[in-house]
Amino acid sequence: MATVGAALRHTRTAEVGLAALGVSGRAATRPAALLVPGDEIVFHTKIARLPVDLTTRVVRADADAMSSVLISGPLPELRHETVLAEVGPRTLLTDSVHWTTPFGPLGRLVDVAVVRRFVLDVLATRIAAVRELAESWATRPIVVGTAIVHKGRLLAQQRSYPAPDAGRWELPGGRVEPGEDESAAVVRECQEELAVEVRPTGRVGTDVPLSNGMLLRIHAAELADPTATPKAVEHSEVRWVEADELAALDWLDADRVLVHSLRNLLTGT
Ligand SMILES: Nc1nc2c([nH]c(=O)n2[C@H]2C[C@H](O)[C@@H](COP(=O)(O)OP(=O)(O)OP(=O)(O)O)O2)c(=O)[nH]1
Repeated sequence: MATVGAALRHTRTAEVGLAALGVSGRAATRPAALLVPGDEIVFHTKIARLPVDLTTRVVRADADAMSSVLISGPLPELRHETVLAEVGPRTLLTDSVHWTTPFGPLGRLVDVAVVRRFVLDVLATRIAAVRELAESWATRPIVVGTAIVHKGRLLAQQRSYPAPDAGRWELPGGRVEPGEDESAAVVRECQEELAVEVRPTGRVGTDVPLSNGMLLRIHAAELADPTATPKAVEHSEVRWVEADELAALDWLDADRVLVHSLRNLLTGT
């Protein structure tokens, strides 16, 4: 589900997935990246030969839901929410689109006759793009990152190497070894990097595809001994960070798109 969630957030889903229907979309923020709340996407299309331009803003991008709202366009209102659920080994994706026509009763007829069909086609094309991306990522090696929460703060660690990443912040973790359970990898990496024992408590945010061909997946954890003090064994520094300080840290690029999820973890929202 976290991999499907990542595919849903990828700008390619908006850009390439819809091109087949004559809809061109462009994320106004960063190309080829995972969207975060606040990002805007500009769409250009034609409905019944009339050009339609609209801009939406992402308001949620979590492991179990993604949603966006209209901020400019020819409609008074447009909201789109996608909810994900695990159903056995599969991920069920449910889209809801709500819009208000600007043309009164006549507009509602056009909605039923034309727009509804168009929206269903757009959703089907988008789901196919999400499936293709998610399937291409599903076999990647996993890097676990650990969101250790203690007294309402998150532990971040500062890298000392390689040179381009030195001084930037990340979560404790590393590659899952062949045959190793992800939770076991979380416990092992925290022991190696921080010399403390942690207890995994769940998952955080969507996966993040890394430029090195791996997939970053975040697990939440707590200190097994609440009085233990994590040490920077391999890093320059470890720091307990408050929710309000998260955005100001110079995170690795992959972690930056998870900051809103880490913040939600700390604030319990
Ligand atoms: N541990 C960790 N790795 C991350 C994060 N974000 C991120 O892009 N990465 C990348 C950096 C590395 O390319 C890879 C982690 O693999 P790793 O920890 O086994 O490897 P490393 O580069 O530190 O090298 P090494 O320990 O093998 O010397 O994932 C993060 O928050 N935590």
